[in-house]
Amino acid sequence: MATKHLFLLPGDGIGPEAMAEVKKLISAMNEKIGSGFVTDEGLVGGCAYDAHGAAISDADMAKAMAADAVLFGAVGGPKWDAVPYEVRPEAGLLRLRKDMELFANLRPAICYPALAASSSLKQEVVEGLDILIVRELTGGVYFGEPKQIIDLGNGQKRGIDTQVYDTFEIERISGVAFELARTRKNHVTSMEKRNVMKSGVLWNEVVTQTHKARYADVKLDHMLADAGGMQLVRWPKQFDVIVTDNLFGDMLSDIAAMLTGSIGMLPSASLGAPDVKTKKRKALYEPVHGSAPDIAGKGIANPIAMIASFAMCLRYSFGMVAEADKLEAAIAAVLDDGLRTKDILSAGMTEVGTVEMGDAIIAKFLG
Ligand SMILES: NC(=O)c1ccc[n+]([C@@H]2O[C@H](COP(=O)([O-])OP(=O)(O)OC[C@H]3O[C@@H](n4cnc5c(N)ncnc54)[C@H](O)[C@@H]3O)[C@@H](O)[C@H]2O)c1
Ligand SMILES: CC(C)[C@H](C(=O)O)[C@@H](O)C(=O)O
Ligand SMILES: [Mg+2]
Repeated sequence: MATKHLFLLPGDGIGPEAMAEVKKLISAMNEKIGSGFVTDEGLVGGCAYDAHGAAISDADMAKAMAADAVLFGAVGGPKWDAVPYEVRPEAGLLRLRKDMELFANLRPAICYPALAASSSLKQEVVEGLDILIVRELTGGVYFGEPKQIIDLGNGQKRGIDTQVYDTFEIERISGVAFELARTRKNHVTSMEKRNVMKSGVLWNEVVTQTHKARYADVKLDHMLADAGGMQLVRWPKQFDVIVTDNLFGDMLSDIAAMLTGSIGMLPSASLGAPDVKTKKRKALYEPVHGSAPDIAGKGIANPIAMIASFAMCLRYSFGMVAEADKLEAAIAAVLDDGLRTKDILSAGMTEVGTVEMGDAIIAKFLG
């Protein structure tokens, strides 16, 4: 099998704990089924700041750009609360997304049957849930200029962030959403706030035009993003694919995470455009959760979001669809066996730590 270059960025807090389980899985796949993964590892976030004074070094950025895929853990934590804004841990992740042009962030929210009773919502609301949030990841208020704090000179300051979207950005992200919908239930819901934002008016217009021109076979609905948040907890099964901007996507995916039982369950893939010649996409895979400083170092973090992010990597970067399916099935099987990390624990189930959960999934996957 051809060599597959993975660049690992475990990051801070529970990032390295969750990544350790994926590293074991990668070694096992190389050993048992000759998967041909070659890994290299770098620093991102607070640990990179401690080592280099930057949230990611230029050398590690170059490695990320050259890899077939990047696996990312999590960044941030109270230790770095006071570092300058430009080099805060989160800046490393934002640089990776922007410089690698990872404009399409796929955040699936699936409620595994075994967890239907452990969501904070009623079982009938989440049972069988399978939705996909497609979040625009390189534009909007995250990157728009100006972005600054101005001293007004009268004892007041003004904080400014700018929401900006150009036609091509909305066209390409809605294209991704429509294409993916065709492989699912053929239904896209676009969320913006056209009632208060000019960028929302343009978003709505461009999604509508893209639909009419290229994807008229897909069912398209529009929803105001605040109402979308409400509908996600009222009756999430009305959705198939949700396409939305960077900030709304960030918030709506955290809401969706709780439908699955825990934020420790939600994986994601951040993809660039296919290269014209090689057709290969730059890609980074990361759990939706953060560095969870409150539980870091305790060995209790749920590694499933990280492991499921690796399953997305197998599927989208290496076309290893059978292996991805098998890994997702292994996660479901371990949950069916009653194994639970603390965040998804319910009565009668067996509590396990990060390492035991990882081991059990790997054993099922290889078994
Ligand atoms: N992609 C990323 O690296 C990323 C994403 C979100 C937040 N962050 C950063 O992480 C830091 C903490 O942010 P936060 O507390 O708002 O969000 P968080 O996701 O780190 O934690 C929120 C809550 O969920 C729990 N949790 C998260 N992941 C879990 C897991 N795998 N297993 C069990 N419980 C889990 C945490 O213990 C915490 O109670 C901040 O610095 C933030 O900027 C980073
Ligand atoms: C850590 C932060 C920059 C990031 C974001 O806001 O995009 C995170 O919340 C996420 O959801 O990936
Ligand atoms: Mg977030």
